[in-house]
Amino acid sequence: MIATESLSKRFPRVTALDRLSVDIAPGVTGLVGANGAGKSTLIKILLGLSPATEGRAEVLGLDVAAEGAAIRERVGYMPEHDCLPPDVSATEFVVHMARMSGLPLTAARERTADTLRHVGLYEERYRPMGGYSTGMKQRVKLAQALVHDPRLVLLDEPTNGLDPVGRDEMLALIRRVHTDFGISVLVTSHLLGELERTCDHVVVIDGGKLLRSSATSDFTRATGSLAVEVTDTDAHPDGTAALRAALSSAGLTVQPASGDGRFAPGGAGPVLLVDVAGDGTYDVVRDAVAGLGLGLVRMEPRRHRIAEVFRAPGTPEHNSAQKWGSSDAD
Ligand SMILES: Nc1ncnc2c1ncn2[C@@H]1O[C@H](COP(=O)(O)OP(=O)(O)OP(=O)(O)O)[C@@H](O)[C@H]1O
Repeated sequence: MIATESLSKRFPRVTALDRLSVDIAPGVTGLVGANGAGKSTLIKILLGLSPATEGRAEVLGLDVAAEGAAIRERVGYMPEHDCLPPDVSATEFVVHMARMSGLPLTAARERTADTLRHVGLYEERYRPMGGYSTGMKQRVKLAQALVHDPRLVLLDEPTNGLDPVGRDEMLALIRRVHTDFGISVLVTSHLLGELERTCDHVVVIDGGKLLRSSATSDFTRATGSLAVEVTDTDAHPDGTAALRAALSSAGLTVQPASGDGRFAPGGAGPVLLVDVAGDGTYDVVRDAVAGLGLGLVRMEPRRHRIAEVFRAPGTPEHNSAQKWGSSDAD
């Protein structure tokens, strides 16, 4: 879908992209990097809107330097910043964008209605956009990127400004763009963790350089421990502590973890991490839970989180992860 070769972009005071070579296959790909890493610059070059200083890039087999217009016919773009005219309605705006992409009026109206419904805008689509919430504006920006039925969409920070619920809804919507319509997606974020449920592949850049490009499953491989969560009972008001004691006396190694299954050395969260010593470990846990009369909420192989890969001290990933901030790591 996208291939760059030693792509550089230098501004007078800063190198925004530094010899970036990366191949991006069809599917949903996350482009992750701290603020200023070069994500928006890369998107503008891929759309043929900004020339590279050096190197080359292709989108859908088209050269960005020579075939920008053809790329923009086939690719949808959702810009990062608020760019919607406040006085027009979502319907008027998206019809206009569809017409600009070359659709006849009737087709533009039909596609607009379908696309706005798909992104979850209904009656409010007839109201001026100046009164929309951030979430509604992000949906309109997504709709205008999809309305001409592109093969690929480039989404620049689509979750910016959204609360956690709005963020999850937007990420689910992005996933559906691919599963429902077969459109490939390149989505940027400065939050490492948020893309792991949405993307098949993650490309991480830092200071304009490629840090890592891997399948999401490579980042989130199984860890060799089980995450176990149980309910409390009258007999065992702290069911987790009771189970921990029982598993330790059965010879298993148990660590406390925080609620989302991540290891938290100092914490005594509701999730226990049990080292898997073999298939028998599952039986020991099951028998211990049953023996104590607790309810088993979950018992599942624990997987790495993307952010953890970047927290391992001494790795280049760790050094760059310092810029990501703690909200993302949680
Ligand atoms: N037109 C420009 N002139 C000068 N410097 C620029 C220009 N555009 C971007 N830069 C610089 O290039 C670097 C990369 O910017 P870019 O916008 O691509 O980053 P980003 O990863 O998208 O981050 P953000 O999400 O904060 O925009 C930054 O240091 C930025 O200040």
